[in-house]
Amino acid sequence: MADRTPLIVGNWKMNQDHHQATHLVQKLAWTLKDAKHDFDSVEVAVLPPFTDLRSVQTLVDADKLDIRYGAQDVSAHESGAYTGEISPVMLAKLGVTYVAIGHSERRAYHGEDEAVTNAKIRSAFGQGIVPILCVGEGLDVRKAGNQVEHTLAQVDGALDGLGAEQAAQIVIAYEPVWAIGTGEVATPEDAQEVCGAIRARLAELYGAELADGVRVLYGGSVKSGNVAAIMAQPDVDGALVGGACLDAEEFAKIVRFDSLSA
Ligand SMILES: O=C[C@H](O)COP(=O)(O)O
Repeated sequence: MADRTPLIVGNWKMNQDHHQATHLVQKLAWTLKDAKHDFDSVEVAVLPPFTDLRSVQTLVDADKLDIRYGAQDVSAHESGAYTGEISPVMLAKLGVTYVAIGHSERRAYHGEDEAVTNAKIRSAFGQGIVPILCVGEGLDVRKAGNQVEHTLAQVDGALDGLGAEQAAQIVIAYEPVWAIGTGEVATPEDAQEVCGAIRARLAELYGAELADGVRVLYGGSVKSGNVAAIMAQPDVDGALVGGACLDAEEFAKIVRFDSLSA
């Protein structure tokens, strides 16, 4: 098995203004420093709102923090008459490492489908930004037992036509919609079932070696109390954390899942 560095990502969603952003990142950095966190063994990233990115960049650069940061969305276009959108070129200038694409809240409130996620993934890669593709089923699909087919169709559509060089770098986050912000967490076995299926599909599309190196995350009500059991699954390489990442101490505990019991 490839040596996949675990990745814990905090998606702030529409929370924290740029002053609060600086405090939250500072507190996270201090808490992890106090705990002597080894950033090479577990990578840490935050996804603040667009309006916070410059402040976060300034802090990370000035204090030479090992924390990475990214955006929650990106335009499929580089520039032009797209009112309200944010270009991947602008994000690259802000030093972002990652961008979430196709989060279930973008799919639900902005009608994003596979054509859109595919275009946005290409847009991000075009500027050297690593997409975190978010996929996952709603409750109806889960109740019907079609979670794997549904999620793999989202993966297929998003990756359509993507070359191996780019596929090798992508991060995929499996987030069952029924577990997001609900307190309803998928069991570790639920997470493994779909994360394993995603890796198997990547192997079909790009070969086993490439698939073995891609990080597949789980998201949906991850907390310090459940992260260790989820991370113990063989195909889960990290977590995309919503609510719990707004508390620096709780998020730092999640980052340090190795020190918690499963
Ligand atoms: O992007 C994060 C996910 O939507 C999970 O959010 P949550 O941890 O609040 O359930």
